Amino acid sequence: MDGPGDKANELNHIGPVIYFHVFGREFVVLNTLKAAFDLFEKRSGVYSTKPRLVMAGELVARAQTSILFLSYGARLKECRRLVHSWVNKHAVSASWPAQEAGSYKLLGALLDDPEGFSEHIRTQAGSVILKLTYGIECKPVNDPHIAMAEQLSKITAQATQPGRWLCDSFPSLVHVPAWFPGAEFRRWAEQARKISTELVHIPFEIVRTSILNGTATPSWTANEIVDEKGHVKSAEEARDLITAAGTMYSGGIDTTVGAVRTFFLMMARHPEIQRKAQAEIDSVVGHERLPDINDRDSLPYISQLITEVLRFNPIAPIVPHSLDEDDVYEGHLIPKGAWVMVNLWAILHDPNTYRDPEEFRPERFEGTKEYPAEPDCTQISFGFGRRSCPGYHFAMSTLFYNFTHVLSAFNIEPIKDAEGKPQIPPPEFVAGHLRAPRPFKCAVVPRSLEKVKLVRQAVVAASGI
Ligand code: HEM
Repeated sequence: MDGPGDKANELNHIGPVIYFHVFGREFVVLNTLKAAFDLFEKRSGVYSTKPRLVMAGELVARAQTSILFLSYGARLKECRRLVHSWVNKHAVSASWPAQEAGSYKLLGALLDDPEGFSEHIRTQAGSVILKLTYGIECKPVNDPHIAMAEQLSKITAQATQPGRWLCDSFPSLVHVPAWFPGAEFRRWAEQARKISTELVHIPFEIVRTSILNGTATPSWTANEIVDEKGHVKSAEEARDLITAAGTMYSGGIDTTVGAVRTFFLMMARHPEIQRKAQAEIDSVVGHERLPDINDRDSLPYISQLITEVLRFNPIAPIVPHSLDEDDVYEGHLIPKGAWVMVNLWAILHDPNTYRDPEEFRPERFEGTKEYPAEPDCTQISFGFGRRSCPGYHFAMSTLFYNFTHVLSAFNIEPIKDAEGKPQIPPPEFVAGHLRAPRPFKCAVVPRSLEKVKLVRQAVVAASGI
């Protein structure tokens, strides 16, 4: 299997915390939940900033365009306050109708073009976030805003690649002019910076213009863009709003897409788990309607399925924080500015915590007479302390809608070869700053004609939302 997995297993043998110095930087890897909690939760006052990333943060301007890269301080707090006001535990219920409609549209797209399932997942995740954040209606295919988010995601993966950029080890190189021989990195960064900046400014300007024209539709940005005196804020005045909204856009799509694609992969590989989840939905919801958010508490196996997807494939396998002052942990000095990384992959695949961690088994969270339930890892999949993911409630309801709707209406099956033999997709992942399934094929087949009708009705109902 690709990714940090094998490395993580090696690291587990080395110890709970490892320290090393490479690329001119200090690194500390936390391989256990205890170490992660001791530092990121109990000492969150110290460990809530982010490591300095010269290429990604400074040259590509991600430290101005995304909360994820912001140092701890007043700006971060204001951006997090904005995001929290949109998607906290209570506020998130206002997003449910849009999330539900987006999930219905996903079902419709799966019905019309099942082979394109992977793209439909991205289109729907992106459309819902763009609609709520900016009031933008995305095109059902080839939407330029969604394409831009994908492009920025690739750039971010390249810009954060450890050891790739000399300027991360020797920050003084940033002063080399872009035209200087050997300064290709500066030219690459200039292009990347343009995309990173446009991604957050273009949709903001669309909202601003629509407010000035009186054509704006409600959105998180539209609600914040007018100040107390009724003036529409300029880009300078709305700096934190631009960053907060831009992070929803750039950070909320790929993470959700990675989890939903993992779900499709696991369903194609595990028909018995799929049948069990469908049986639970059928017994609670019946066949006359699609599941809704009020069914959530009555579907415990679905909750376990979501948790197992997040455990089996941690979307953010490594969670980096940093510190603004020296600290000592278990006798070791952790210097100011070090990269301190929770190895979430190792924690969630630790055989001492999760029996047969390489098996996909939602039942592990249930507990039986023979085996106690294994620890629920939903929360920690979203990070730690003061930097934990503010999109948690939003992401969890998206996953609930997508998983239950798809299971209610479709069977996800391996495709068959020319002789009719099932081609079970392998559990292969590509890991960068995010971890996602390698492209794979599966068949998405409606469960019955009644379900087809139900989906068509749901798509019509969703068209006005
Ligand atoms: C399955 C879906 C998701 C997973 C697994 C996930 C996971 C994470 C993780 C691990 C972090 C880093 C936390 C840390 O540094 O301790 C993070 C940060 C963040 N996430 Fe998510 N996330 C998901 C979806 C979303 C969504 C849908 C949104 C927005 C709508 C979102 C917004 C953010 C933001 C703004 C941050 C930066 C927080 C900060 O640096 O202070 N995430 N996420």
